[in-house]
Amino acid sequence: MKPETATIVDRTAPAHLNDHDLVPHQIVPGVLYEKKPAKRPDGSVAEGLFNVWITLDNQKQYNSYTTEMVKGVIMGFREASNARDVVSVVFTGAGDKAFCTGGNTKEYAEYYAGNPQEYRAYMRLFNDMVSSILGCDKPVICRVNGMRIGGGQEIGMAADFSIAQDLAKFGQAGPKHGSAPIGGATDFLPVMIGCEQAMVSGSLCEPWSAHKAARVGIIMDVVPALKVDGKFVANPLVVTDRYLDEYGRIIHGESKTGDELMKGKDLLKQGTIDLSLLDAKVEEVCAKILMTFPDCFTKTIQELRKPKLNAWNANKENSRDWLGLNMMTEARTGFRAFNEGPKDEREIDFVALRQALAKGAPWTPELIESLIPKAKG
Ligand SMILES: CC(C)(COP(=O)(O)OP(=O)(O)OC[C@H]1O[C@@H](n2cnc3c(N)ncnc32)[C@H](O)[C@@H]1OP(=O)(O)O)[C@@H](O)C(=O)NCCC(=O)NCCSC(=O)C1=CCCCC1=O
Repeated sequence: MKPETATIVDRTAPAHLNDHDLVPHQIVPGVLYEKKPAKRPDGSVAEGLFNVWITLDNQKQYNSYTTEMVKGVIMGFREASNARDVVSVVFTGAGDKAFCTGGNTKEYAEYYAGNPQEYRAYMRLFNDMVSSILGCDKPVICRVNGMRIGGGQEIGMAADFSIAQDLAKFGQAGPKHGSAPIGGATDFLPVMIGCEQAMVSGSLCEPWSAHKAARVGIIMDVVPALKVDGKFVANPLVVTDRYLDEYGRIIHGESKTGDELMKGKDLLKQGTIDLSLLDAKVEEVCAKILMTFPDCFTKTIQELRKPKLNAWNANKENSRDWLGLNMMTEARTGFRAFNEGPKDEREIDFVALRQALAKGAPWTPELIESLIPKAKG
């Protein structure tokens, strides 16, 4: 700070600062809260200013969030939102496999399945988590360190900016596992990418590459993460060197096929993952934010959040109720199937379910058991 500014600050700043926090200064296991020095675009440290990193840390379960972790995320965003010395919030996951794959399917299957009133109470917390991101008084940058699936995609899309390493995948899982992606995806996707592509991404559960997510507008940027022989290479599983196929259809970011895909998989095996370019890009955006007027920046993002926020606020209470009741039927079946089924068979027999319902069969425990894949032998 310049000496004359420091003198003015000494004279005018209150001697005692009120604490506006409602929460204890503690984040739960599974959610890390870390203050890192804010840096100017030239890399020099801006004394006394910080960026907060909120990290989902449940790597064994792909950083899926348990009920306790949801509480931790809410508290983390609240704390960062209130902190006077915090410029930006970086929301990320531990490791390089997943940012987050949504709600914890083990907890869903073993605690919430068949327990709608409990899941409804959980959904109050989940809704508050999404709202805490959309209402954060600091800009939120999602550092997409790996796949962003299901509720992970929803809390990621609630952030203001997303930057991904290019091996990350993006998409929904609900309609395959017994849920509807109404924890934000059905609200955010249409305003972010238009109704048609929102329909594709939200309902068909086919993950998109990071390159495709950047192309359609779900994320702001993408950086390579795979290093082969000491050099960064683009995700070798998707097309990144051509925009159109011979018929003029866009193929950039689409999955390779055949021999090309096999070669890509071989290359992937040879390499190691290095997230240094991701971190550099995240720092670059944080530094750009640092070099703005704080209130004007905040007002700008608050206005730009409104299309997402308005859709979210219009639907979140109904969504919560529907998801609670759905824990009696499809979620009860689908999440148990994912949790209990053999590794290679974690989805129910969708045709058998549709056939049973076409005959008017009720949702009995026997029906549910019969639909869940069992280990053979
Ligand atoms: C497609 C996957 C994300 C990744 O598949 P793959 O790369 O094949 O890895 P896996 O072997 O499946 O996973 C590695 C281990 O992580 C465990 N895992 C992964 N995701 C979760 C999770 N969400 N909860 C708990 N554990 C998880 C997995 O079991 C493996 O461990 P193991 O010990 O078994 O080897 C695939 O993993 C996948 O589809 N995951 C589940 C995604 C999902 O259904 N998420 C919940 C969606 S619903 C949701 O999030 C909601 C949010 C709020 C509103 C309501 C709602 O439904």
